[in-house]
Amino acid sequence: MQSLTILGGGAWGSALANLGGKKGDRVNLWSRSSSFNLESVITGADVVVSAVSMKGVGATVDRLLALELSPDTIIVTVTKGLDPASTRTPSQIWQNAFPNNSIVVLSGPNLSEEIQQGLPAATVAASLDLAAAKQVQNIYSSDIFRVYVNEDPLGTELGGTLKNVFAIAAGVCDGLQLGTNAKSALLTRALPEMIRVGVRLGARAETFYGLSGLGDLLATCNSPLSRNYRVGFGLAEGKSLEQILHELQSTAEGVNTTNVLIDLADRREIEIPVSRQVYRLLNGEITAEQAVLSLMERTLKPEIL
Ligand SMILES: NC(=O)c1ccc[n+]([C@@H]2O[C@H](COP(=O)([O-])OP(=O)(O)OC[C@H]3O[C@@H](n4cnc5c(N)ncnc54)[C@H](OP(=O)(O)O)[C@@H]3O)[C@@H](O)[C@H]2O)c1
Ligand SMILES: O=P(O)(O)OC[C@H](O)CO
Repeated sequence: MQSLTILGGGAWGSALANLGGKKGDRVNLWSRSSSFNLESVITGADVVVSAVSMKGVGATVDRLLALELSPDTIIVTVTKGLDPASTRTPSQIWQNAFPNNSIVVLSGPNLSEEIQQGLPAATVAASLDLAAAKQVQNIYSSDIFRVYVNEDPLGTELGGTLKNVFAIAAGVCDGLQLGTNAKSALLTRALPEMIRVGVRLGARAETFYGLSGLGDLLATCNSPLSRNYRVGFGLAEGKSLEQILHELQSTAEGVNTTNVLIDLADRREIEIPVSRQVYRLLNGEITAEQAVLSLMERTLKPEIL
């Protein structure tokens, strides 16, 4: 029996706590409002899963740094976001803070509401330490959750993070009722945009064709269960971003990710035309219709994949 501690009792943390308990492992779910203290559930944990949203990663890292976390504890991060100050990914932040611990990224097409209903899903446990990834694979694999492993944590993490920008665009596409052809074009062009960014940041291109890239792109861009999709849909309906986020009452990481991505792409001169229109829309510079028109009127070019 293994001891598993989940940090963050939001939608995904709660689902991961349920999934983690399927094999009889000891599972502790901790959040800021927990009555028990963090130290009691960190001590002796084989695996600690960080399921907080991007804005909580820094504070959670600091909390753990103040405690004695064993170097044998595997840290799993499931956050799909980018840090606005440093543009780093959550796994990079965790690895920097805990250089002696194995860091595993768990990411894939995993809409928490479907998983909470017991519907089947698959995901990827990725780490530079393959043994640690396999340990997480064994803990989480069940008859409703199939876990693959790979050794590209950055690519795995960036797939799940960047697809949120395109989920906003997909919500716009559906909200404006642009049709199946437009949606297909959007998703197909999104993938090379994700790969272009990922490869420049050091990820492997092929990772983006897997569950954590294309898989999560398809799931999130086609489901009203996705909060990022709902942001785009609401914008197409003419709602303000403030109103949409208020109604959502939950995390839509794509909003922050888009802003950080533009900052990063500007500094590194990476071409990200779809993301740029999402940025302009989120920041009130253009309407949803103008965003679509801008993409259609771009300079004609070969289809570069
Ligand atoms: N929901 C999904 O389907 C899903 C699937 C895969 C990955 N993810 C990713 O998982 C992450 C969490 O998503 P979620 O759906 O669970 O979001 P959520 O329901 O909105 O919950 C957010 C979580 O982050 C915690 N948090 C926020 N600010 C914090 C801070 N300053 N310090 C400590 N904790 C803080 C919250 O703690 P409190 O409860 O104490 O406020 C809560 O546990 C996101 O990056 C998301 O992209 C989500
Ligand atoms: O609700 P979203 O848009 O944060 O998407 C949830 C997951 O990332 C889907 O894999």
